Amino acid sequence: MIETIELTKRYGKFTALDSLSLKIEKGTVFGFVGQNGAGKSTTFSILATLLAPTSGTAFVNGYNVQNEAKMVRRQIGYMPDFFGVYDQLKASEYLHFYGASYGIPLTEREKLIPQLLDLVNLTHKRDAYVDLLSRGMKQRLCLARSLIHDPEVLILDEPASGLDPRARIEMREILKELKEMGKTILISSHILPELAEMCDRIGIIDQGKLVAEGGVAEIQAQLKGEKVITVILTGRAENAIAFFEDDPLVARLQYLPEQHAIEFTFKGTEQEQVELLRSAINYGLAIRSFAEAQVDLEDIFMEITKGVELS
Ligand SMILES: Nc1ncnc2c1ncn2[C@@H]1O[C@H](COP(=O)(O)OP(=O)(O)OP(=O)(O)O)[C@@H](O)[C@H]1O
Repeated sequence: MIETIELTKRYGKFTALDSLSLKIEKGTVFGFVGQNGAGKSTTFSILATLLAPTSGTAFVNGYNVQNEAKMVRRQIGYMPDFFGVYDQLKASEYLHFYGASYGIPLTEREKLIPQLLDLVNLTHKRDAYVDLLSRGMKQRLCLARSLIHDPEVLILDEPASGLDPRARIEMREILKELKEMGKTILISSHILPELAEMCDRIGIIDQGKLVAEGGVAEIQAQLKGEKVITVILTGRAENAIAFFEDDPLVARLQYLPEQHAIEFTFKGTEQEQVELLRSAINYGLAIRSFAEAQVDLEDIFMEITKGVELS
């Protein structure tokens, strides 16, 4: 389980991370999405105990990232966005090197490393020099490296960046296997649809702030252009609720008693929205206001999903 409470990081006067509060339950694959510079790597570096927050706290499996860094490191496997590889080593030697640095004895490593290479589909590259591997293979080797001490939590900073579609699919399959093993996975990307395919929940970060968080379906519904419409009534609510609920383009209708209003998502076009209002009035409903709620996230979503078809 990962929890951040009002996590803040300032570089001089610049706030890179602004009061981030987030709870990720065990076994969840959580996607962290944001444009370049949104604060994703900063968050991950703090969780990986490599960077101290300016204020706020974070916990990994109940251990505080600042006071209990050693315990946190045991819980996590971290794959940074930029990683150095040791060119003069073969793939299996590379994993031995990291295994040894975690204090794993040779006999154990000899059993473990073939399993890890198998998991990341690199068995056939066991004796290949790391610098001769393709980018996708290097990424997978780094993933194997981050798994060497069998961590419960994986923190993967843009693991699919720079990969071709095929390599991305391979990465996705590996992540699926890791999820099945019960790992909690925190993964970042600046491409939302790419994450939507492999995550249970998504958090969207913009200029250091968490601007949306929810299940993939919830977030995608917003992306697919569903609008939220608020209707303020003067007459009886029951009639209006029944009328709007009957419309097939209306979903998730809610009555807001304080405002004597109803709110719902609407999947129709602008023209269909005009028709809805017209027929509501013809039906005799007393409507004081019929308005589309402001969706602040839209611009951010547009930017994040730029040029990418949503499924
Ligand atoms: N050491 C530093 N000193 C000053 N500013 C920094 C430092 N590290 C990061 N920043 C700034 O903090 C902001 C957040 O950076 P961060 O690397 O967390 O973003 P990101 O969401 O991971 O972006 P990317 O997708 O490009 O990796 C950026 O504006 C960045 O320029």
